[in-house]
Amino acid sequence: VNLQTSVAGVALSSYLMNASGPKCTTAEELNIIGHSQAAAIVTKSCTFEARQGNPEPRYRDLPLGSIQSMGLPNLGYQAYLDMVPSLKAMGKPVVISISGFSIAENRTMVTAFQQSDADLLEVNFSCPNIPGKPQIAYDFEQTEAALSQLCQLGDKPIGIKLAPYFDMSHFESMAAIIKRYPVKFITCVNSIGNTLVIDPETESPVIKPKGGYGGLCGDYIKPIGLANVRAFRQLLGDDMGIIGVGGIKTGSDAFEYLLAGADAVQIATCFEKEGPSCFQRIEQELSDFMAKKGYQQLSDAKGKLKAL
Ligand SMILES: O=C(O)c1[nH]c(=O)[nH]c(=O)c1Cl
Repeated sequence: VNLQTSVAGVALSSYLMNASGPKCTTAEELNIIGHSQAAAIVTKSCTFEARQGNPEPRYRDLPLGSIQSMGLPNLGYQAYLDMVPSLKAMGKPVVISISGFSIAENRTMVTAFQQSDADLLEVNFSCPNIPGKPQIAYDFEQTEAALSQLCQLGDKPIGIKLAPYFDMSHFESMAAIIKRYPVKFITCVNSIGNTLVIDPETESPVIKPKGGYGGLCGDYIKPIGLANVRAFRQLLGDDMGIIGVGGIKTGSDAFEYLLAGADAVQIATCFEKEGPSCFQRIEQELSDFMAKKGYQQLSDAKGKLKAL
């Protein structure tokens, strides 16, 4: 089955890529992604200065996913700016994730990457793990203020990484804001923020930062990712790039996101646990799954979730 697709006019050789977050912080890690079957290279969200991140333990594997409060550990945006040529040399699109602590920082970083050879800029509005920093995506005024400053800084497509929403009115409010700015794609969803996993033996949380509150990832959040992709596809129409993420670890998971309307998908927790072979495996499973149903290309099923 032909799994070629595009997001905001950038052609992708297949439907799957890594998600910003796991195993995409260093040049070595990004090199592994570049040499895998992943259709693009997506970098760890970068900040103005390099960061160590939150105190450990800050990541814990769970039976159906993980909980983490990494705290944006990264090399600083200049390091990723310097890496772009070597990442591009691997022959696939480069997606830079940007997560500034202010509109001014985001403006500086977006402007810098607009002048680089990067292909897509994914501005992260939804990191839940910085103590004292609310998620931009849950503050509609802040979201609007940020978009008014970040979308016209160059001709490279700007996308936003959104937190999961859980209320129809929030989908509608966000869609109305997004429609007012030249946002070319959205990535749904980031982890479910501020969840709590308790170890009854130690009678304590399983991660240290923020008293144990962290982002929930993996199988647990697939129904939320699907709902967000579906809602924004219906509200924003077919021209908006939509990247689905959340709990994809098999070809049929990826197919579910296709039915919900995703143009492409990102893999985080499964990549963290399985490694780069997951891209080829899931891609093959998706192709086989679609072939069995008689589909020949992604558009045969995209957004075609049937009503019961
Ligand atoms: O703690 C993190 O680094 C982190 N963790 C997440 O679950 N989502 C994010 O966007 C980020 Cl930036």
